[in-house]
Amino acid sequence: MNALAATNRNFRHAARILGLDAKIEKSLLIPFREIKVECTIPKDDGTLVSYVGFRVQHDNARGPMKGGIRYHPEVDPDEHQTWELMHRLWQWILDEYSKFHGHSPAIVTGKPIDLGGSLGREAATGRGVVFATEALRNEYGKSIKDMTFAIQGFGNVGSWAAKLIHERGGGVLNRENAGKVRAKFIIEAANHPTDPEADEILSKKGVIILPDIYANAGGVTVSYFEWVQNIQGFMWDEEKVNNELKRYMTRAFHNIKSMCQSHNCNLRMGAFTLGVNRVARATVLRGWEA
Ligand SMILES: NC(=O)C1=CN([C@@H]2O[C@H](COP(=O)(O)OP(=O)(O)OC[C@H]3O[C@@H](n4cnc5c(N)ncnc54)[C@H](OP(=O)(O)O)[C@@H]3O)[C@@H](O)[C@H]2O)C=CC1
Ligand SMILES: O=C(O)CCC(=O)C(=O)O
Repeated sequence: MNALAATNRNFRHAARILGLDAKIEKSLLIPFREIKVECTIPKDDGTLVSYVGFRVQHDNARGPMKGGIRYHPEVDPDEHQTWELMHRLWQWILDEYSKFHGHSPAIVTGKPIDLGGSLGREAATGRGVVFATEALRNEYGKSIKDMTFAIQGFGNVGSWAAKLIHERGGGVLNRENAGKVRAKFIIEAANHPTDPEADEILSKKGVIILPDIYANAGGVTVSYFEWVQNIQGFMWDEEKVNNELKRYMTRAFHNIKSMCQSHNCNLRMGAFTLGVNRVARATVLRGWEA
């Protein structure tokens, strides 16, 4: 099942749990705006190359929309060149927007520190995963140092999570001992790592899954902090960024748990019902329901 179909299925399940009005359900399911752009660029050899881009703006009932930028893997598979490209892209977005609106660093996040980026953003998603894991483990009366972790994927998120888990005394499995894994908990640090069918099988086995929309939200949360700092024109030190991140992740965990208790549902549905309910309430208050 593709990611959109799986997300829509989870959304509909959450809407049923909440008893959401059919009109609101329909209005929240369909994105507010989808834009397709085509950009034709002359190459050094004089030939033209054409790129197609998409921008989906889903809902702004609760505030401005934001999201990650994705590239097709074939655009530029070389890591170093990708990093260079990202720097130029941030600069370009910033410059183009600022031409019309004056200097506006808040318009794009994940910027290099020298261009108004936030301290702590690079590690934020992995750090958020660790804070989320700590919140979950506190529920079960254990600490990270009592546990062993298998981490799948060792890029930005996985490597930071591994480093921070190691610092807290947790064991990280490697290829020699990974075969022993009998996981009781799965922390979804990547986007959409568990298919709904797999979700059901794991739930029946009693495996507790901390869902992606919560567990990997540390990155977008610190991107939000970057936006806040840019608007304030004031830079926070890294300790403040990390402390605020911990506060947000821990509070969100308790909000999810309280939805789980009210609706007798698992953590994924707790997270979905929490988010859907907030957006639905804002939609009704704004008088935007279809
Ligand atoms: N970076 C961020 O701030 C955020 C990231 N995310 C999500 O987290 C995930 C990881 O992102 P990020 O760390 O930035 O990405 P990176 O590109 O830095 O790292 C991805 C890692 O995953 C590995 N990988 C790729 N495919 C597989 C697979 N099938 N099985 C196991 N490992 C695999 C890659 O290995 P190799 O290099 O060998 O290909 C690489 O080590 C993505 O789903 C992303 O959308 C979510 C929120 C924020
Ligand atoms: O930093 C952001 O705003 C988005 C990060 C994110 O969630 C992602 O890239 O998947």
